[in-house]
Amino acid sequence: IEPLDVAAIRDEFPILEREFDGQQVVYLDNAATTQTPDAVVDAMSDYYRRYNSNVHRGIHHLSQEASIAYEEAHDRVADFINADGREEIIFTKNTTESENLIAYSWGLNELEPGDRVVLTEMEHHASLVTWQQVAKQTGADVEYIRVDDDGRLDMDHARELIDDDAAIVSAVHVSNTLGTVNPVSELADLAREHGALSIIDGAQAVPNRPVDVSEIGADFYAFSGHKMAGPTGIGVLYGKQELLEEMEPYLYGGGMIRKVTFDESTWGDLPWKFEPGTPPIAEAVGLEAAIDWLEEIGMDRIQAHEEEIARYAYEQLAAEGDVEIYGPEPGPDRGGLVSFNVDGVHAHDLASIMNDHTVAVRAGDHCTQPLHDKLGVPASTRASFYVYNTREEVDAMVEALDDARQLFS
Ligand SMILES: Cc1ncc(COP(=O)(O)O)c(CNc2co[nH]c2=O)c1O
Repeated sequence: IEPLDVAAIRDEFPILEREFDGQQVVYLDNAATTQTPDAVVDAMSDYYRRYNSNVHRGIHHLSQEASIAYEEAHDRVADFINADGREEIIFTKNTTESENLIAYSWGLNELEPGDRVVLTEMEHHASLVTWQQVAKQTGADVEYIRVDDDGRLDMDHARELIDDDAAIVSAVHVSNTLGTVNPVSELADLAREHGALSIIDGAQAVPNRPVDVSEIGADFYAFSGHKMAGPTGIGVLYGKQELLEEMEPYLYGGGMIRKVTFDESTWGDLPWKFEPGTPPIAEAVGLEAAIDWLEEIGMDRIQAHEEEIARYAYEQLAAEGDVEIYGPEPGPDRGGLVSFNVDGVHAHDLASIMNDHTVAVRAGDHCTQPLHDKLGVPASTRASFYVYNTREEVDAMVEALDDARQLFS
């Protein structure tokens, strides 16, 4: 696979030129959010400057242009993840809202006492807390597929939990804490075999590798624009059309209706049934521009670059001798991030020292508190990579470790 021209890519991100205390920023917090290339910013500015209007096909040129752009952004997303069409693509605010849409529209209506909600121990709070609360409200039980010491899912345990009592299987595609790449097709197959719904949280996968939802076969797949070089304020819920047709909306208003009388209302076609009110129009334009930008580079090349940088970071950190790294060894089972702790140094102190060196990493629980409890640590430091990161930036991170040791350990 042809390596990325990282220098040329970096030229499209002015933010990467920023300096603090005379040091150029080293941005290694991409699992929290990625930076936004000029092409995306320009596309959104162009929208606001030239064809800003409300959608749903108002009777004037600007509304027609905005409506077409908004609707066709759904087509572009469907094409990007190989969904059947725009009817299977719902724009939400983010991955969290996508998970909540399924919970409110399907979970609260369909789950019954005794049903089993199968999650994994590495779930992000966006799915873990959501399904935990839905289970409480419906009397369903939550069970968690165990994570092994090497950060992989215990698939024997998965096969044990996903039986005919399982109603839902919700799993993260790539863990935003461990970097683990989960066997989502296998999980979707297991769910289907036992009549359970499958939901995949793809927030750390769609930006970073080729994703084909038809090949994965899950019923739902969720991700966010801001983690894939796109804008904040827009997320995607992919759902199989036959399921979405059956589901009742849980947010009501204009744009999602077909007919309204004083006595009752009927709902519009997919995906509009789940998109009430004025939608994130500029964000949809930005998301489409981000997809164009990513595909211009190539998702397989992006995956290869991230895996190479993550491998390098893993090896440099492991060589330090006092660093505990969480998750699988570098390779096909690890995405483009490394979470770790340095003996005797709290993650927050480490991140603070990193910041003194203008290295931006994330310290905390990464919205996976139960997983950190299981790991036996209150927090971890996470370096997460994207298309514009380099080995030299990993070196800058590793060099900052000595300051932290001298100060804190
Ligand atoms: C795997 C995963 N699932 C869900 C979410 C939620 O996405 P949102 O709804 O767009 O916020 C995130 C965001 N992860 C992180 C956001 O900040 N630090 C993170 O690790 C994530 O990494």
